[in-house]
Amino acid sequence: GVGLVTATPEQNDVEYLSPVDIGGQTLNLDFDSGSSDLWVFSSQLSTAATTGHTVYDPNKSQSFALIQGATFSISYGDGSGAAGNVGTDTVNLGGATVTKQAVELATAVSQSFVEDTNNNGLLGLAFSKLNTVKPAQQKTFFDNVMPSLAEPVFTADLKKAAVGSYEFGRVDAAKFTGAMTFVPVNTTQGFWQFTSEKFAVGTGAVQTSVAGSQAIADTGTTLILAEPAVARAYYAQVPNAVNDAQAGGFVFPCNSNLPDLMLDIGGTMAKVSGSDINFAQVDAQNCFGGMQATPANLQIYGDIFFKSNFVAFNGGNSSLGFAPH
Ligand SMILES: CN(C)c1ccc(C(=O)NN)cc1
Repeated sequence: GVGLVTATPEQNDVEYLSPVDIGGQTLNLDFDSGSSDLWVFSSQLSTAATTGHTVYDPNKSQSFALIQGATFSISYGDGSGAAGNVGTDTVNLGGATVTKQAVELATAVSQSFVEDTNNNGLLGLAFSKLNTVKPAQQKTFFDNVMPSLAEPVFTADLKKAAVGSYEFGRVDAAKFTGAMTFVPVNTTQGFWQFTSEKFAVGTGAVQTSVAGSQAIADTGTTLILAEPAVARAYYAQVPNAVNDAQAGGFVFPCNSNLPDLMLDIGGTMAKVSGSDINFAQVDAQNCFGGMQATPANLQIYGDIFFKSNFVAFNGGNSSLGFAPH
């Protein structure tokens, strides 16, 4: 259908990349429901920064127009970031097209982006109020394309070590099982944010971590970053699991039989498969948990959550739908 693109995982499902046509040039971008800038590796970057990357060259696009004096500068939760100038061009993903989409051209990127050679930039899908362009804030691709869509939605169908998809304009019932639950989203901070205060470990009792605790649905974050109480209670059920500062969080024997994790999304429990919480090997015996404790007071449900749950983002009524897949 119109607006359907593949989502291909990198090694260890660290991030998912999708092909986007910008002014006739195809770049693989990281679709990020946790931020609101569409920025690309550009021909203005140093050779050191662009080696191994596909870059967007505005001079090779007939439809590019500079926005005089506009700049962007973005930093992410993991300390990475990018900055540069801004123009508009035609952006087409899987047939869904915006003719004058703000495209932010990086003139500087942090080392983690330089090293991530499969990544040619990010396509932000959070709310436009988080966009960093100055002096005039710009709209996200989703905001711009929404009026032309059959339904004001996009969906994320991310898979463990397999190609999934993002789709704009419809919720494909063939992509999930059972009923889809929709919950209202609190857009105050500009995220796809909802209350998530309850959890259960395996078939254990449902308990409250922190009354009123909030979480965001963030396709641009690899792991689930949950309340410390959730992480502690979960790994207490995993023999020989330890919180290893050197590894950067909870690790456990790779052959552990991991329990499922139940998290509430606006009051309805969603399941994260225990097998998805075995994220990556860190040494001969041990593996790193796909769910870790967040230091902040906002939980981040990243790609590990999406591997068990098909998610629909409804920009028409600011709601989030989820269902097992
Ligand atoms: C370094 N890279 C590829 C990143 C990509 C996305 C993010 C992020 O926090 N998105 N919500 C951080 C870093």
